[in-house]
Amino acid sequence: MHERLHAEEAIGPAAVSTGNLPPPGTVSALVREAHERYGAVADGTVADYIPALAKADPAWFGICVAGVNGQTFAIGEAALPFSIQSISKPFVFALVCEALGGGRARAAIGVNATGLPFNSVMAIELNGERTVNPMVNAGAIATTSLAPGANAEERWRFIREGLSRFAGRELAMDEEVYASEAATNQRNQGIARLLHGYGRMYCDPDEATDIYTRQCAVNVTARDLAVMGATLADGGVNPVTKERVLEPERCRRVLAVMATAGLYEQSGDWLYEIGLPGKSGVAGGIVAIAPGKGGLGVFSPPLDAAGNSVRGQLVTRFLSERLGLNLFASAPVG
Ligand SMILES: NC(=O)CC[C@H](N)C(=O)O
Repeated sequence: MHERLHAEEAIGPAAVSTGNLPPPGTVSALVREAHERYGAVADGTVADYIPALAKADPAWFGICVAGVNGQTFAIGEAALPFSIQSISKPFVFALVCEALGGGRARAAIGVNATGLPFNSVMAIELNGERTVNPMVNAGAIATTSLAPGANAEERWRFIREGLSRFAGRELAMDEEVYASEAATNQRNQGIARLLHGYGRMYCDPDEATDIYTRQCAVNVTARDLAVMGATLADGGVNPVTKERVLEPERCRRVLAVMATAGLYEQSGDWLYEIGLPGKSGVAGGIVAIAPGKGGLGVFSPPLDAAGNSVRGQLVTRFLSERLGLNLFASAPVG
């Protein structure tokens, strides 16, 4: 984890966790304060293993909080599109659980931490379950291979339309990012074929990798991420469109998997610092969910060594603390 997060920097009084977000004036002041406070942090590097991502401006910085009442609070580049990357993983897992039933999805994929980087091949070899969990590439490609549909086109439509329901607007793929990753993702192709060999791939492995690459190239904004997160916070109802996207009992399972493995080998550090289910993506997005309260989306491309947005983590920790979101921060009884 980034050393700034290790240094238990004072970030002001921690709010006591209550049933709601604080009043709108407080939330917007804290979102502004977070943007000012961390805007100058220059640590981290923009991902370049997907060549198209290297074009990102390290200065881009957007934050959005969305409450379960549908109110949003945004600042900076919160409307700038970027590819969702791994943040698609929990949402696609949610859609597949909804289509197949959570029990089947769990049995087919697994829900334990690997403790290893997101693209680890060792994790497949070391664990009897092979796929281990849907937040790392192996489990995520297997999850995508479970998407219902008679062919690749139908499976892709299922995923794109499902992600769009979480965001509450029609999402589209970034063709350049897709082409760039498709030309350079031999490692993911290898992972899918390895899983195929272990009987943990549920459609053609190359097809699954291609659809997974498409889902990672779907463009979102920090605001979209906040609304997608708020949908999970709201028991599966999109608080803006009011559409039920997911059943509540699946929602809590998806949040549990995010808490376990959403930040890969740094998921323990994240939970220790921030106390919320979250998910990162290599384009610089981070989503965090405060169940019953709302979702938080941050966009800032420079990443730490594990591939997690540096400013994204700092902002989430600050807002979790000051908005009283940490799930483990209960007030004393009596
Ligand atoms: N951590 C990520 O966001 C990785 C997603 C990326 N599409 C990959 O498979 O490498």
